[in-house]
Amino acid sequence: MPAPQFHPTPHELDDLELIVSGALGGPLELDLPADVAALASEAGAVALVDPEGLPLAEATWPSREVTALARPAHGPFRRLYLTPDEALERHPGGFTAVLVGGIADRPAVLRAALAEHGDVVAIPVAASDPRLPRVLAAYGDPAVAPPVVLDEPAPSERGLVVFFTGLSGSGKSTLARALVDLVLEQGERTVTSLDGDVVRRNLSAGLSFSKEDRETNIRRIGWVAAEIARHGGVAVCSPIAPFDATRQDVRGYVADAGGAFFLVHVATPLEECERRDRKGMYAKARAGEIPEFTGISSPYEAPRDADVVVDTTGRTVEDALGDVLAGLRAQGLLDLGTASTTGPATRPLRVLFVCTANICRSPYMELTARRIVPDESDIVFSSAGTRGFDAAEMDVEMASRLNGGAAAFRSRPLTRELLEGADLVLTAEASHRAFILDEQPGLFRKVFTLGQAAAAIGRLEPGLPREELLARLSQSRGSADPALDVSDPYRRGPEAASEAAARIERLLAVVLPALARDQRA
Ligand SMILES: Nc1ncnc2c1ncn2[C@@H]1O[C@H](COP(=O)(O)OS(=O)(=O)O)[C@@H](OP(=O)(O)O)[C@H]1O
Ligand SMILES: Nc1ncnc2c1ncn2[C@@H]1O[C@H](COP(=O)(O)OP(=O)(O)O)[C@@H](O)[C@H]1O
Repeated sequence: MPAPQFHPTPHELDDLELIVSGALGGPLELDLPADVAALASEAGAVALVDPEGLPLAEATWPSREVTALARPAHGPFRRLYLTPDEALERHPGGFTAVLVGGIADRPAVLRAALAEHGDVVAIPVAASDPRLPRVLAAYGDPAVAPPVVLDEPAPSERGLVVFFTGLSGSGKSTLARALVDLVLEQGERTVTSLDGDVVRRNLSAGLSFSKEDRETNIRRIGWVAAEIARHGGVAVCSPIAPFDATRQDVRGYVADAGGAFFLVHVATPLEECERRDRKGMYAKARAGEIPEFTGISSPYEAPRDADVVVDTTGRTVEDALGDVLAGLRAQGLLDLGTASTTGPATRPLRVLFVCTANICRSPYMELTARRIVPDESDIVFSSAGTRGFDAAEMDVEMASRLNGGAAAFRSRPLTRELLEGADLVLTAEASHRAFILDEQPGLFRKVFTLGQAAAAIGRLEPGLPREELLARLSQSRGSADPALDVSDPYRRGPEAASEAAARIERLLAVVLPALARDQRA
């Protein structure tokens, strides 16, 4: 029964080296996975091999007494790793010990030490290790080099893995490709795409969609991504990656390589992915023609550790990508500048208010709305009247209920161009809406009475992104209830004016926060 092979962790390898060199006594602290431990018990020993597979030692099992087979031969500055005997023999006049245990970038620390001291010996023990006095005693209590504080790499030099996970058709590849394009356009980082589909055609060719093969697939992607991060590159991965444990493994690989891991859950619901069904695969999966299809007959474990969660339903690619870019920027990992805010998706929303003469209600709406959302890069407001005069002043009664702005206001008649240039048209009465739709029935998706819009928005869950809110609003259209109208206060005295003003303010208080971008959840 041959001893099973085991690859110790870097820390276990350090301990092994200290024991073999005589700096520490045995036994070796070693954790074996249950299956290897069982084999080791049967064989009475375990073979400890280096990362390349070279057997370094054999440890009796379970007593963990070590017999050396070979000394570690590779690694930068290997020549500085001396046993106590070698160190005393080579440096009879004394030497400087550099404690490299627990140090991620050993070459950098040793390079710095060599620049300071000529006679360096590397000892694989951590400065914080309680066994340190014993180890140093074995080396004859040498001078110990003070710890070197290495500069953190600038964020722009630190490797980065952006990992998109989500159902098939959720939008992973589309968002990943858009992100890669932005990085290429900026030209400051190298970037590598590891798309689920593409990887399965090369790196993972031949793998199935069983749980095991999916795990293998994701670990391969993670391994390559971590190597890219090790060299300061950006890797953008977009497999389904349905299992939490495998995603955690990838996070670990990237951390070990000194990179940052940024997880994006593309949380588009199954219904929407299935509705898109770009490749007809959901239909086949439902028909039982594709076994183990994620979301249908194979599980998807939603991450709880995502840095960004983005549902692409009803949103443009630019807009959804904006969430990812904002997250990357907020964590200081990647700043792609304003690239995302210059696209057409983020131009301001144009809202047009309409009443009859454009002197009472719609100007009141326009000027009040501007007070509630003053940011013109967010929403631009205007107004017009179905029978509006050109350049009349605002009604005095209504104007007196505003805090300024009315003096400069001039009325204008509603035109086809004004309607077409608006993203959303909000009218005072159902009759105004009917007037517009009689002329231009094609505009039914964006013309509502203010009361109708407020009622519809009140029925939606709060915090919807603007695009989705508008999409849902256009679906909830129907005839506008005249009971929700803001009736005309013109020449009906101060009470009617106050009532109209109050009603407009109440309705705008429902509609505008839901439309404003910075109100988004
Ligand atoms: N059984 C089954 N389940 C899920 N997906 C399937 C399956 N069979 C084929 N496909 C197609 O393969 C793409 C997903 O591959 P991934 O490598 O990303 O999947 S995984 O991460 O290994 O789970 C995925 O492509 P995308 O739509 O680009 O995600 C599917 O179209
Ligand atoms: N905001 C959005 N972001 C990403 N994709 C979107 C968005 N809106 C619609 N889509 C569409 O959804 C589909 C997503 O497909 P794909 O990116 O290949 O998904 P996956 O890689 O997750 O399988 C594409 O047809 C894409 O055009």
